[in-house]
Amino acid sequence: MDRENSEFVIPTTFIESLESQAFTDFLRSVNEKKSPLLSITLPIAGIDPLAALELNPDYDEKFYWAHPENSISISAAGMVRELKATGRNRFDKITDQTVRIKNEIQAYTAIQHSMAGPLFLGGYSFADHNVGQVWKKFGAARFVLPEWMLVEIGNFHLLTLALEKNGRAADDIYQEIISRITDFLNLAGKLQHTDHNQDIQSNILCTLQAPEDHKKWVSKVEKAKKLIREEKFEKIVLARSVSFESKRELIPTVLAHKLREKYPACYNFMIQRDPQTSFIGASPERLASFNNGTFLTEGLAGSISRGKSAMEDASLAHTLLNSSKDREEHNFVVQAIDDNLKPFSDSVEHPKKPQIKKLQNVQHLFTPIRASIKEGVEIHELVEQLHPTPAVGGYPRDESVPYIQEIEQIDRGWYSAPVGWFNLKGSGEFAVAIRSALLHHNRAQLFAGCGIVADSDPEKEWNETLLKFVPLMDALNQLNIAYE
Ligand SMILES: C=C(O[C@@H]1C=C(C(=O)O)C=C[C@H]1O)C(=O)O
Repeated sequence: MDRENSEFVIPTTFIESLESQAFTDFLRSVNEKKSPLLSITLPIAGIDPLAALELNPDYDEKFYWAHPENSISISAAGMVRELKATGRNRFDKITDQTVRIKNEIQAYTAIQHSMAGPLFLGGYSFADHNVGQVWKKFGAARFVLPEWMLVEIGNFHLLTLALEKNGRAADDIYQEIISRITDFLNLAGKLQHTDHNQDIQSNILCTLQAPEDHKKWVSKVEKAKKLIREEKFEKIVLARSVSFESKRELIPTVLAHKLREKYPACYNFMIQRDPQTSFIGASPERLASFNNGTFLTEGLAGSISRGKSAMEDASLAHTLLNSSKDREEHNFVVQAIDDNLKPFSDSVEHPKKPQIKKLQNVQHLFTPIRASIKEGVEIHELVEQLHPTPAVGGYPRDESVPYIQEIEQIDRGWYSAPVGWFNLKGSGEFAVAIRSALLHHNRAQLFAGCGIVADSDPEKEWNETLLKFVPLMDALNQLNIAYE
């Protein structure tokens, strides 16, 4: 995303923006236009978007998105409008609803910036329908236009408010805007009175994993390998889940804070549906970044542990780069992305050989991919083309993916699906929701999967899932250790 203007914004700019002729003219036009919604974007003095969420506890819907290394974070709360769809055409339905809602919003942005203006936050489920009892709350495609949203890009902070006109006079609307902005300005003051010894202990009790889970896993991998030998498909990604219980309700923002500290190179996300139900994760995998016709995605598949010394770490990376099994697993992903993007692109570019992406817990084979997209192609169309890539689905897609549910026997819900945001100018960013957990009351259900190819070893794949549980397990455990 662009990082324009960052140095030039001073905290008083928002007051100047409110007193500006442009804003006065905008307010005057409010009653002339039929659109029922207003969106106002102003630069605002800096506050950590995640802290702003914690300081605003009284919302059902909350959203957090942060990629610390890319210097972007977004928090949002409340719901003014919701875009929802289910079924095979869910991606097109979201595009259609976006076109419609565009005509309902009259937007004012005090500053020209690619992140100014309303954003829609949410994502898709892995499958076309979402059936599980808790997952159902998230739907098969769901994006929210929030009441307020804070975007932090470098040192630059934007506040976007969405409000209903409800046939009110400009004066009335102006009063509401001022009072809502004042609430935000007061947040920094509230921080000074925050209790530093907050009791956020979670007391994780146990995993609900049974010993026979390992046996079941081995037989699932063997089943997949048999299907590969029978040439039904060449690769399939199998996932498993473990659940943890805590003595108390889990606090998603506390987990999000732990994750972003440890995984600054990841997309840290939190989608809270109601105070008892959230989906959270720290994903290393970009599915889509789309801005001005440039589309960025990546192949990320093939995994190995981190070394305890520099030498061991480098040696493991070397082993991974030279493993024909992992290179095969990885190439399926790059090949599929290439094939699926080509019809929509003027060019698709990527290095011929994979590189290594190192995370705290694991290292992966990684190929960055850049495409120049043809005029008129929508971001959801591209997400639909890519999802699921063989990094979380299988290869060939149509032959392998139908077997996933049958073999796995778990409800993936939004795990390994696209989560992120998009705006009304055609830009957006989506991660693949891996290294993630569904939080419901005092229970966390963690997910992890790995690609199975002809010569996969079930034991090694089991250990790989253990590595992939680490981010969420650590975040849950740290709560325990830090406050016990
Ligand atoms: C499926 C997951 O990860 C994916 C599978 C990988 C693999 O099989 O090596 C590596 C990265 C991810 O694309 C997961 O973390 O749950």
